Amino acid sequence: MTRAVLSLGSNLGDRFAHLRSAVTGLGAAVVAVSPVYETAPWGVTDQPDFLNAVVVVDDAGVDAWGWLYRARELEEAAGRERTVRWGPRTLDVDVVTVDGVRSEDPELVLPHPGTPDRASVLVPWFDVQPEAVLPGHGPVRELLRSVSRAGVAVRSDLDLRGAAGR
Ligand SMILES: Nc1ncnc2c1ncn2[C@@H]1O[C@H](COP(=O)(O)OP(=O)(O)OP(=O)(O)O)[C@@H](O)[C@H]1O
Ligand SMILES: Nc1nc2c(c(=O)[nH]1)N=C(CO)CN2
Repeated sequence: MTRAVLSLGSNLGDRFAHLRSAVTGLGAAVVAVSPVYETAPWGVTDQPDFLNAVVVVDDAGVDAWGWLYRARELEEAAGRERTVRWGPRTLDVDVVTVDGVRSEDPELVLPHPGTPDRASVLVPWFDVQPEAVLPGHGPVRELLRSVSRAGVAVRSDLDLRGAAGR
């Protein structure tokens, strides 16, 4: 079994539909789906707000690279074009962790290097796995103490759980 934590983000088009399409596409691999958050953009700040969520998945037949390929397929299905780094996108699926796997290959860095600084990942991840540990960095609970939650607001009107395959 490999268990992965995936971060979903969208700030173009029907943002919620894009997140929902990712959860539906992950199908029976979905173990847990976080609440949806409206988040102010980091990186390139002159772009629309994002919707972000975190999904925990497991599948005995999918290794770390397999999760990256699944992520890319989901992005492509949502019509994502790779343009500006940290720029707007219909759907971004990042592989945050896969079990305790560490990788420094630029095509697949694990854990995802942005994670410790991103409230848009840590906040929803903590919601679904309050005891989670980011390999090499420590408990998510602790990491959350050093990031600002400004601009991160739960969207309780949006619920992705119904999109999961089980
Ligand atoms: N853990 C990972 N998850 C997803 N993509 C990764 C990961 N590690 C490396 N990459 C690589 O990052 C490249 C760029 O990805 P992407 O365009 O989504 O970056 P970004 O979303 O703008 O920035 P960031 O990765 O900091 O969120 C991809 O080609 C992908 O192979
Ligand atoms: N709040 C927020 N900001 C971002 C996000 C994201 O998912 N959420 N993704 C980006 C692309 O890498 C750039 N900036």
